Amino acid sequence: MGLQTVFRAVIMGAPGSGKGTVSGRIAQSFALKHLSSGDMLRAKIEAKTDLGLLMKSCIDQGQLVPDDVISRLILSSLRGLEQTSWLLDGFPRTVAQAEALDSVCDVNSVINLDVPFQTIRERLTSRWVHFPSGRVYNIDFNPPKKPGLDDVTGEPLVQRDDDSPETVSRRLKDYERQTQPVLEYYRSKGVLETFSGTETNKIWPHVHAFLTRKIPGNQQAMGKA
Ligand SMILES: Nc1nc2c(ncn2[C@@H]2O[C@H](COP(=O)(O)OP(=O)(O)O)[C@@H](O)[C@H]2O)c(=O)[nH]1
Ligand SMILES: Nc1ncnc2c1ncn2[C@@H]1O[C@H](COP(=O)(O)OP(=O)(O)O)[C@@H](O)[C@H]1O
Repeated sequence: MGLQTVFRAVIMGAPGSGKGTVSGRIAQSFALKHLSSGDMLRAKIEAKTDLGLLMKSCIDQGQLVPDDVISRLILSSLRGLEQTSWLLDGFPRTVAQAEALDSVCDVNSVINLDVPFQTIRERLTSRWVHFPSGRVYNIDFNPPKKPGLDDVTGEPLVQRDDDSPETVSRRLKDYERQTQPVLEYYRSKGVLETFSGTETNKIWPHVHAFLTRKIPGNQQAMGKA
């Protein structure tokens, strides 16, 4: 094995645990390309591709899209990134997906955000998003400068159809059943690192310190927590 120069990470956690928020901070502080499965799927829907429209009903109901569909989408977006350090957000969510990812590359670290479900329920009902960019706001935590409008473009923010309380309950159940086994999968490979808490601002410095240690020196920007 030669010297490791690229760093491949996965960020995991229940829906609403703060993956998108923490990924944004990681991408700002370190030279990693952020790839979000949810953002990729919503872009396909927005573009009204056949695949997107087929997926929309799954997503709106809070169901996972089929493993083969999402795996193909993600693996194809990783093609050409063999020399690039990346952070995958929202994939893999099932053991089958983790195996598909393993068939093309080794994951160096898995960051697991462990946040109580009650905290998550409260957060998701006040989540507002700017779909074109993937920017995420929260009425309590990081409100937009002008109510209802994206800070950068001034375009309107919307709530996701799948952030209704009933759909959130379903997504959390699916998470326990389908995604928690993926944590075991990575734990057994010795790459899982869990960060527990109820506030992103308290979790973030620990994630930052961890990545500062893990990422090969030449990949790291002069980021600060
Ligand atoms: N109240 C509160 N909201 C947070 C915190 N961290 C993230 N959020 C908000 O919670 C929601 C879910 O976070 P997000 O990063 O989208 O989670 P993901 O679904 O795991 O990608 C968003 O509206 C965030 O702005 C926090 O520490 N406190
Ligand atoms: N890896 C995946 N496997 C199956 N479905 C996925 C995957 N990633 C995203 N999805 C679909 O997209 C929806 C939104 O995903 P995402 O934006 O990551 O939301 P969150 O982390 O808030 O649940 C999921 O509820 C699911 O329907």
